[in-house]
Amino acid sequence: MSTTRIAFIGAGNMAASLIGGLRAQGVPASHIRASDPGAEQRAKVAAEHGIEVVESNAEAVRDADVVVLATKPQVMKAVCEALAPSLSAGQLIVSIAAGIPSASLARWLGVDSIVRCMPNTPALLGEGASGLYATAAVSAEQRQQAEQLLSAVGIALWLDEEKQIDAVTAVSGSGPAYFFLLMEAMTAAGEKLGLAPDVAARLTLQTALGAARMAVASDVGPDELRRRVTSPNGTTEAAIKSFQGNAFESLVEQALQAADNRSAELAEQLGQ
Ligand SMILES: NC(=O)C1=CN([C@@H]2O[C@H](COP(=O)(O)OP(=O)(O)OC[C@H]3O[C@@H](n4cnc5c(N)ncnc54)[C@H](O)[C@@H]3O)[C@@H](O)[C@H]2O)C=CC1
Ligand SMILES: O=C(O)[C@@H]1CCC=N1
Repeated sequence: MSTTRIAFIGAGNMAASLIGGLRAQGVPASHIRASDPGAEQRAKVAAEHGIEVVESNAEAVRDADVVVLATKPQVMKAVCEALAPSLSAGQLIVSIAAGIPSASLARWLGVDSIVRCMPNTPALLGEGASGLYATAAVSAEQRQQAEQLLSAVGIALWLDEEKQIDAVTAVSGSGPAYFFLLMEAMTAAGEKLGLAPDVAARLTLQTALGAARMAVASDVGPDELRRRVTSPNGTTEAAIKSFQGNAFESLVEQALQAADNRSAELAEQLGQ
C-alpha cells in the first residue's frame, strides 16, 4: 500500500470517506489523486485531505496503479467510455458504484481486471465495512492491492459471487443510513418525552456507540446482549414488545429487500 498510487474518479462523499481513511492510515498525500468536475468539490477535498484534485479524469489516472471509480452509477457508462483510452496496461480498476456489473464496466473500459466493491462511509474513521468481488482476470497481486486499499479503512470481506454485492449494498453499503434514521427517531421520541433536544441527541448517540462497541467486543451475540438489558416485565420488555408488535423484523427485512432490488434494478437500467 505504501508505494501504490491510487486515483479516484469522482471526489464525492464516498471517495472523500475512503481518502480520509487512507490518509489517516498514513498513506502519503502524494500517492492519492482524485478528479471531479465540480470546482468547489475539488477545492474542498484538496483542502481537507491535502491531495491533488484535478478536473481531468485522464490526468488523474496517469501513473496510477489502482483506479477507483467513484461516480454515481447514472454517469458511470459515459465516464468509463471517455476514460478508456487513458488507461494503461496493468492498472487495476476498482468500482464502488452500486448496481453496475463488472461485465458492463469491462465492456465500457476495454479492461478485464475489475474488482467491484461496496464500502460504506464510516471508512472515513477507519470503521468501514466492505464486500469485494474480483473478476477471473484479477491477479493474486491485484486482489491483494484491492484488499489492502479497503482494509486500510475497515473490514474487507471477499465474496464468491458478484450477485452478493447487492446484498452487501443492502446490509452495509446503505446500512449506516438505517442506524442514522434510528438515531433521528430516538432523539425525536426522547424530546417528545420531555428531554431537551441536545440531551436527547447526546444520550442517543452515546447509546448507539456503546451498544455497537459492546456488540463488537462481546463473545456473545446481540440477541444475548439484548436479553441482558431486558428485565422480566421491565421497561425494555415493554419497548421490545411494542417494536415486535409493529413487525419490526419484517420491516427491516422488507427495507433490505428493497435496497437489494434497487441494486439489481440499477444493473438492469444502467448496465447496458
Ligand atoms: N455514499 C455512500 O454511502 C456510498 C456510495 N457508494 C457508491 O459510490 C458512488 C459515489 O456515491 P457518492 O459519493 O455518495 O456520490 P456523490 O454525488 O457524493 O459523488 C460523486 C462525485 O462524482 C462527481 N462526478 C460527476 N460526474 C463526474 C465525471 N464525469 N467524472 C468525474 N467525477 C464526476 C460529482 O461531482 C461528485 O462529486 C456511487 O456509485 C455509489 O453507488 C458506495 C457505497 C456507499
Ligand atoms: O444509496 C446508494 O445508492 C449508495 C450505495 C450504498 C450507499 N449509498
